[in-house]
Amino acid sequence: MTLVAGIDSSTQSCKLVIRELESGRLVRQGRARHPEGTEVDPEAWWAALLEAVAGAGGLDDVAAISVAGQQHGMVVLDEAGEVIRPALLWNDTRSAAAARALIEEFGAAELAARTGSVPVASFTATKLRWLRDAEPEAAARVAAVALPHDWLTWRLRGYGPAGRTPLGPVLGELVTDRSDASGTSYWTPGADEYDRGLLAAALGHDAVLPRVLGPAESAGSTVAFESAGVAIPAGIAVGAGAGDNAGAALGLGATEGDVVVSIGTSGTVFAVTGRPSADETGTVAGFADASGAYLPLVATLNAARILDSVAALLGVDHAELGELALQAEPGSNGLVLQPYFEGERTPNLPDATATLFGMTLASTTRPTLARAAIEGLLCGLADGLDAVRRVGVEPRRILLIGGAAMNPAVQTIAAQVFDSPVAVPQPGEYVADGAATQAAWALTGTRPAWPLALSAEPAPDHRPVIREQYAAVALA
Ligand SMILES: Nc1ncnc2c1ncn2[C@@H]1O[C@H](COP(=O)(O)OP(=O)(O)O)[C@@H](O)[C@H]1O
Ligand SMILES: O=C(CO)[C@@H](O)[C@H](O)COP(=O)(O)O
Repeated sequence: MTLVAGIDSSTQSCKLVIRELESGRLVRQGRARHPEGTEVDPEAWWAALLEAVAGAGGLDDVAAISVAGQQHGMVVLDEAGEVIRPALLWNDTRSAAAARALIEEFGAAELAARTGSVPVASFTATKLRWLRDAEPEAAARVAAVALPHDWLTWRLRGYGPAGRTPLGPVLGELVTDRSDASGTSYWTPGADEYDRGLLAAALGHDAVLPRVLGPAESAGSTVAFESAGVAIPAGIAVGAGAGDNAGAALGLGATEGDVVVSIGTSGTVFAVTGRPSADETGTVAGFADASGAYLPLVATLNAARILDSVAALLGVDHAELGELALQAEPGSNGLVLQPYFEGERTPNLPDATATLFGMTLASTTRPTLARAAIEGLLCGLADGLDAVRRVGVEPRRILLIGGAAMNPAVQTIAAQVFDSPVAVPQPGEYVADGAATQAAWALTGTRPAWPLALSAEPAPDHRPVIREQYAAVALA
């Protein structure tokens, strides 16, 4: 039995799945938490990856592995392969002014044409520009720029700081893939090459960038070493890895007509398309996918944590939050939560805060607040669905995934908010599954066709009042 492994190094945790190559059957899995915060030492991701490997019983019998991860994070390395400063994550908004500066310098239309996207604070280039201006000494030391999955792939292959890793700081051995490269704002989808002019404009100078591998390519094989008591065996083929959303599209086997809505730390709406997109308004990011195609995507900063926060406020767990929400009527009796707890990316309001509208004695109850949290979360994503439609995506069904999609109330209310049929795949780690798919592809040269099982298809029950109320407060 040949086994392949996939990793999702996401914002809140690291998840590892080990699957049988032929059937795709889940054999075992592991997970570990990541630290809180929008600025994280990458070593914490490596430690979590090792903990997840140990929790899954090790990699001794695994033939191939690939690492998907949260997109955009800025990992800056010096000549000695040391991380210069903690990574700034996709949800760190301190580079909002840098994003505006780059747009002023180049123009939104030119940036969309050159990179597929108009950058907001999430994008790597804006973080490099922030570094250039706020920490010039650190910026001057930057010899290489990597993304979270690139850096973890490098470490897994034995590269890293001198003295602490078997193969040392060989910066030229950094690799990435098209999907994650397309979230940097210095890579051109279609041409499939880096835009070094934009990198230099952001950072202030050129630097080593990871080599971009194709969907079926292998980065090479692991060498044997041990880190924190966990063994990485020799000879495991390592796939290119991917940005987490592209990983999920691959893991789901999403095809034309499938729009994926993911409710994790971020909320994302995306689809696999044959042609690159370039939305000058900046709403839709024109990413590449992990299969050689494209992935127009809308992302919100606030998603599952909206529910974490409101559940904590109400003193209930996720299941009870859902039960409360379903006690209220669609529209939450006029209560509307605009859930910009961490600022917002779509719409681009990095300094915004959350607001509760429509509070009356009658509307302010525990059930209406629980429902308003879910409705507010989903309305932001429904706006995202409209935006991907505007770049030519025609949804036939919505595949609802991510931690919060497991909540039955989220599923029921999704069928009331979205005007397309909703299907909920079986609870699973679809990003890690996408990485395992890549591992299998790199090992055999053929993309595996593992089956996708659905766990729910809530009956369509479109209730326009929910989005009408939400749209009205956006204008308020
Ligand atoms: N049943 C549930 N209802 C609502 N939210 C949930 C539920 N289960 C998990 N979550 C939330 O989902 C989030 C984790 O989802 P996940 O997709 O793993 O995120 P990420 O990949 O961004 O780390 C957490 O914020 C967690 O509290
Ligand atoms: O910034 C984006 C997409 O552009 C986010 O989707 C990140 O990729 C983080 O994802 P999660 O940790 O929420 O899965």
